[in-house]
Amino acid sequence: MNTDNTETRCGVVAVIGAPNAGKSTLVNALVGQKVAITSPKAQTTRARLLGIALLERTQMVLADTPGIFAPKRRLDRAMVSAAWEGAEAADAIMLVVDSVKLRRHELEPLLERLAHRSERKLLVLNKVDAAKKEALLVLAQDLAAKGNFDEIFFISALTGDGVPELKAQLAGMMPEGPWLYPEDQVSDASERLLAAEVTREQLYRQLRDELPYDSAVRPESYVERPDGSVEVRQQIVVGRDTQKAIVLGKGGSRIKAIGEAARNELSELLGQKVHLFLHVKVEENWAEDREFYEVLGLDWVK
Ligand SMILES: Nc1nc2c(ncn2[C@@H]2O[C@H](COP(=O)(O)OP(=O)(O)OP(=O)(O)O)[C@@H](O)[C@H]2O)c(=O)[nH]1
Repeated sequence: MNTDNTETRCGVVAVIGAPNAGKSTLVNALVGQKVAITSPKAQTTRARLLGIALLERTQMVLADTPGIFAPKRRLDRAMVSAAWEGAEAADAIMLVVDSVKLRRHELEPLLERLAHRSERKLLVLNKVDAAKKEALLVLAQDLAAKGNFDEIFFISALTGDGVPELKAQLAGMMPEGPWLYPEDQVSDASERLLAAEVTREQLYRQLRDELPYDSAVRPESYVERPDGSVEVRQQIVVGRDTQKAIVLGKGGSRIKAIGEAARNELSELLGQKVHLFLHVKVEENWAEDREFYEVLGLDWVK
């Protein structure tokens, strides 16, 4: 914890944007290590994870909100509501935009809602590594005219280009006050939840389009063993038997590969040896199951 007498700053930054804009990648880049999962498939961020970034005497609590899009299913509505809740108590709101694939129909409503917010607002044009310069300038002008932003940044969350400048600017926007979290804490997600996120990321990575969205990872137990290793048990929940077969693969080969990759990654993240046990469970209407929302860190929305 910060103990000397120099003035500290601390504040909350809400990170919003259309699905796949690169919010999680940016949060990880600002924090300096992996706290939120990323994937090429849209809408992977379900639980609301916080990243905590430090710059000298300033602590920035980043609300990594789920991608905001037009909600249909109950689960989706809960995600959207969690995203706006993240923006409720913020000292700054950061709108992250994919400057290559704009997703205008998802961006426009965000711009409209943002126009009525009184917080400091930053427009962050991401993925500049893959965008054309001339197009970027036109885009920036177009969005700036609509959003009344305090600052505009051109960055690549992937390469890190522009991220230090953005971080310094954000730090300057945070109010004076004591830090909310200890210096070594980078996320408020419990390790149990982080472990489930890591498995879910592997599930998406390895099965891509074979597996529909109605699958999830439910943490069952997380136990530290006396030898310093950790035993993690999780359920992979799917909606149908056919999906279970996909997750298992021939002779269990798929789930073995998923488990190995997740275990290696988790063990690196935690700096501990990990024993990971996965079970696949078929639950027809899991997406309507209230208890599940609580496990995912989401509120139940009717
Ligand atoms: N080329 C390029 N790709 C990027 C950049 N930032 C993120 N990506 C990629 O964009 C994809 C989506 O990134 P995420 O960070 O998961 O996006 P997100 O906004 O958190 O997505 P949701 O969880 O759907 O809300 C991933 O494949 C990233 O590797 C960037 O600066 N440049």
